[in-house]
Amino acid sequence: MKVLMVAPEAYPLVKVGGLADVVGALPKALRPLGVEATVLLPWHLFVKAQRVGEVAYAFAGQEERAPLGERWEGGVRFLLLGVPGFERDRVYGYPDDVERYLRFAVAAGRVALGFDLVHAHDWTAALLALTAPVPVVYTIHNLAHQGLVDPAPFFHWTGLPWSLFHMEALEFYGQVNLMKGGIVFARAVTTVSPSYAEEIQTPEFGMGLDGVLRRHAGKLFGILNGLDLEVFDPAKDPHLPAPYSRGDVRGKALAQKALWERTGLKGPLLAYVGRLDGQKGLDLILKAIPHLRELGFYLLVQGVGDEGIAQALRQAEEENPRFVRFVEAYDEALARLAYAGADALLVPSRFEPCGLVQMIAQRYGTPPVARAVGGLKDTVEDGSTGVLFQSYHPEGLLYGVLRLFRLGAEGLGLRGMEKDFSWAKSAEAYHRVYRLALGWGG
Ligand SMILES: Nc1ncnc2c1ncn2[C@@H]1O[C@H](COP(=O)(O)OP(=O)(O)O[C@H]2O[C@H](CO)[C@@H](O)[C@H](O)[C@H]2O)[C@@H](O)[C@H]1O
Repeated sequence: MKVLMVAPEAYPLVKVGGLADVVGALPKALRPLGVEATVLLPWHLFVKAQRVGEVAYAFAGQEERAPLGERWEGGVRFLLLGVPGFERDRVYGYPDDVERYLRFAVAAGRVALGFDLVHAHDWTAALLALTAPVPVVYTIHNLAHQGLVDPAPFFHWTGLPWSLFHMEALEFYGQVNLMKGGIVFARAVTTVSPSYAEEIQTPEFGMGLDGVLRRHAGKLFGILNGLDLEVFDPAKDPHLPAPYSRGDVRGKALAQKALWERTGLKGPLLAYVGRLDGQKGLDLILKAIPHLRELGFYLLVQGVGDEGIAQALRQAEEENPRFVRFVEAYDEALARLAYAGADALLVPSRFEPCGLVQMIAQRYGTPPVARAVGGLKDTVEDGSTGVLFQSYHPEGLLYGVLRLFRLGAEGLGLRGMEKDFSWAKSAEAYHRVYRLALGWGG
């Protein structure tokens, strides 16, 4: 089975967050099942690849051509599509994002010829559910980003008929909603944890699309993300001062020391690693700081993203110079040191489709204190490998932290290291969904 995975980011070529980890790892996990998956990404200037051809497509009524690049990484074939709009530094965050990614998706439809199936990831690739020449499986990684665009430019750019502009198709409160198109038109829809698959069918988590999701529930599947165990392995991680494993955790103490030196903090150290986004519950962390400090905790926050959140974190560091460190950087090495060297990882998300950081931390022997939502609920064993708290309130988080240390953070961390976060089972589930979408039975 030949699958074209279309996504905006994939590790190790382009990474902003967890989507990249998933798109980078899933092709490797599918290979033993006889699925040959190629990953198609926009060709950002910073990605080096070999030019292997050209793709012709129509956009806004004009014939255009884009160079096609190829690169192999870890046995996975990556194709890079050089449509205009990607010769910039950042991956997202430009006013013309919708236009750039629509052009990418239109051209991607041409690349899909010759594959059995397209697996499209998130709103940036959702258009393929309508335009790909082969069946499409669509994965929702985060319902918070839906890709909204005015109908006039949308139908002009894509050449699709206006007859699609109605409530059961693309229309969403007067605009075109690309995520909705993905859900309605894909043969099968998946999301990244069983709990999130349930939650998004409710008004609380459905972000306006819960009704659509309920109508299409028959083709909606929740498949838990895995971890690339080769990439995230404390026994082989080049970013750590010394390797360690469950049988010999001496290297973990060295990672702790290195983390303290690097940040100027001490233990007990609580860490947050991830994008700065309203989704992630950083407001709870900020409000809890005075209490955490009183209780003798140190806090490291590492991440980039929303300027308002960054500002508040800068201020918190200024007010608590000895207790709070805010590292505003995308830094793989420091992130690994935090997963290994912190006493606990905080994941107080408002909602969380799956979440990888809590899995990585457990694999590195650091217990998470996480909110009981979405994939966090599915991957943290409350009271055994970490702590889950319910209430979206600073007190909920504080209570979780205190409970973790009462239970014994170290012991829970060790138990977390035993958990199986491999992709094997989930890859099988994707394989079943692919076969279903293709009508291959079974
Ligand atoms: N400043 C920084 N420095 C270094 N590394 C950093 C970093 N900021 C983030 N990362 C890395 O980015 C990844 C974050 O992945 P998550 O899945 O936890 O969240 P994200 O919200 O990005 O993903 C979305 O998509 C994924 C994939 O489906 C879902 O799991 C998740 O719930 C959904 O919100 C981790 O590998 C983390 O180490």
